[in-house]
Amino acid sequence: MGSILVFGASGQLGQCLAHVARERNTPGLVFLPEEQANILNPDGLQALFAEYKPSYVINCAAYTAVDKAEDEVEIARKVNRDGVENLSRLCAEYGTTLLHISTDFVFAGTGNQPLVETDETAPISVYGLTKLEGEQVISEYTQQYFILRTSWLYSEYANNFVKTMLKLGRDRDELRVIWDQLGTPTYAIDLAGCILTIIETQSQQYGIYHYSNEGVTSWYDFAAAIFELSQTKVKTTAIRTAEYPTKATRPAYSVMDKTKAKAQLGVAIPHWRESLKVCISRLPA
Ligand SMILES: NC(=O)C1=CN([C@@H]2O[C@H](COP(=O)(O)OP(=O)(O)OC[C@H]3O[C@@H](n4cnc5c(N)ncnc54)[C@H](OP(=O)(O)O)[C@@H]3O)[C@@H](O)[C@H]2O)C=CC1
Ligand SMILES: Cc1cn([C@H]2C[C@H](O)[C@@H](COP(=O)(O)OP(=O)(O)O[C@H]3O[C@@H](C)C(=O)[C@@H](O)[C@H]3O)O2)c(=O)[nH]c1=O
Repeated sequence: MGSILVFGASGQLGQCLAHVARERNTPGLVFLPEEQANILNPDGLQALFAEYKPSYVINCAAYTAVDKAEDEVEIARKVNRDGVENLSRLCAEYGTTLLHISTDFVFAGTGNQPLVETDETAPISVYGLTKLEGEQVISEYTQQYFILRTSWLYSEYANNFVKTMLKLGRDRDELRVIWDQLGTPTYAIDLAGCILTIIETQSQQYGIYHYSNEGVTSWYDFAAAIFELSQTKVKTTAIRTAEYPTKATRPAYSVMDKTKAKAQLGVAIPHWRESLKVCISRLPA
């Protein structure tokens, strides 16, 4: 097998991929942070593809600032759509399989049943819309892709909800957290494992997949579990979305059904609480 190029390598998922690849001794991964490989620079990308002729590209690069995206539509669209187009075009030219990550925010979140891959998308934020545009542009160029839609990513790396809660829990006497947005947290280490499994098994079951941890929770219950497992004492109050105004609207219900990933990719998926335990045990006390 040839090289595996990882774009956006210094982000949360990029660092988790490096962690899991080290653990599994997976050969061939080339980690490319933004300074070395900007997905908005077609000439730079062309040179990388010509040098490595990669078997796989893993695209971890994205614009992920959900609220800021409401004011920065153009830059969000450039990274989340145009950058993905640049990668897709080259993947088609070089016969490279593209592994791309998308989000539960492509859905409106107005339902109350776990979402399957074929459910109607209807993003309600700029971030969600530009991520959907990124999904759509891939299939204009290649059929040799895996799009993994995931949700509520956290890990010991980079910034995420778990690390924010632990910091706020130390700094404040009381926290107010939304309990009427339901979804499933995903330990980015588990997602990285799923991505490497697709490569190691040389799966050709191309298409869109949902991948989060198992179970359902609210941000409030997630925060409560973070504090319980880390033995952080802080008063936590459950509030409604309307009581926590944000620039971007988030889906009220974005639980994803993982039946397809389990059946076609052969991955076992831990419950969110089990994975949270692992992450907390790896974070400094
Ligand atoms: N975080 C979450 O909760 C969720 C994330 N996702 C998706 O998962 C994927 C990984 O997310 P995550 O690792 O958490 O995100 P991060 O924001 O931690 O990482 C994204 C990385 O992409 C880099 N980047 C931005 N623009 C470019 C560019 N033009 N060229 C190359 N690199 C660039 C960023 O660099 P810099 O920081 O320097 O700009 C950053 O290192 C993304 O596709 C995201 O949409 C899906 C669901 C939930
Ligand atoms: C910090 C904080 C957040 N919240 C709420 C706001 C929001 O609804 C929810 C999560 O807030 P955050 O800003 O941490 O996370 P957010 O940026 O909304 O997370 C999303 O990121 C993108 C990239 C995705 O793709 C999504 O799957 C999802 O993970 O928690 C509180 O209620 N109280 C608080 O003190």
